[in-house]
Amino acid sequence: MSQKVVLFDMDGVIADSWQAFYPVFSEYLNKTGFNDLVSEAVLLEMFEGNFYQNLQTALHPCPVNQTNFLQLSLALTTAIKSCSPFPGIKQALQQLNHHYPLYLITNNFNATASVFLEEHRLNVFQEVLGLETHRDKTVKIARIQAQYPDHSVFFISDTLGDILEARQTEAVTIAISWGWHSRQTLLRGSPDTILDTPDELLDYIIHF
Ligand SMILES: O=C(O)COP(=O)(O)O
Repeated sequence: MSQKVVLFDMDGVIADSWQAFYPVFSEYLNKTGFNDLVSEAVLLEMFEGNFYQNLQTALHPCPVNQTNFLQLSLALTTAIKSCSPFPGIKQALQQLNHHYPLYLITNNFNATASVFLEEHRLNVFQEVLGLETHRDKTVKIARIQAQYPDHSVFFISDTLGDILEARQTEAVTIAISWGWHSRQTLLRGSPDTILDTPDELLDYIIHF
């Protein structure tokens, strides 16, 4: 078995969290006076590129309000408690964890990710690289790649923006179809593969 390291996105891949993310984010936008951005389609479109860059552009010229941002982090951390892992993903993570180092690379806050992982006893990641680490997943993937120069690096996500950022690295980019973006949207990023179930994901990585 060749050496591999596997990097997971959280929201939409592990956590079934859109139903928590959307109302919390809508409230944040309402509070900041950007009610016109409150739409599932608009928010999902922001994930077609770098979410935070797109958000900043949409909010321009208003800078992101730090107090509201802190409230956002607290609200997301509370909301994630009502979210479950997608069926089969916990078992796939546990299997992969027997063979490879796993990392969580998320646009969510570290605290939100930690609460979700603890709540579901997902003690499988070497490290969580959240929003506080960097707002660009290219940088976070490259950082792990540098730590494992002889390994094949796999990155798994459900959004086009993530796939495009991962394509700027050496990582094998795996899109999964059970998350926030449709298969059609994900294919625009030319991922190395697109998979439909956690079992397929397990199989793909083990036999790569
Ligand atoms: O899929 C996404 O881009 C959002 O997921 P993340 O918050 O875990 O990064």
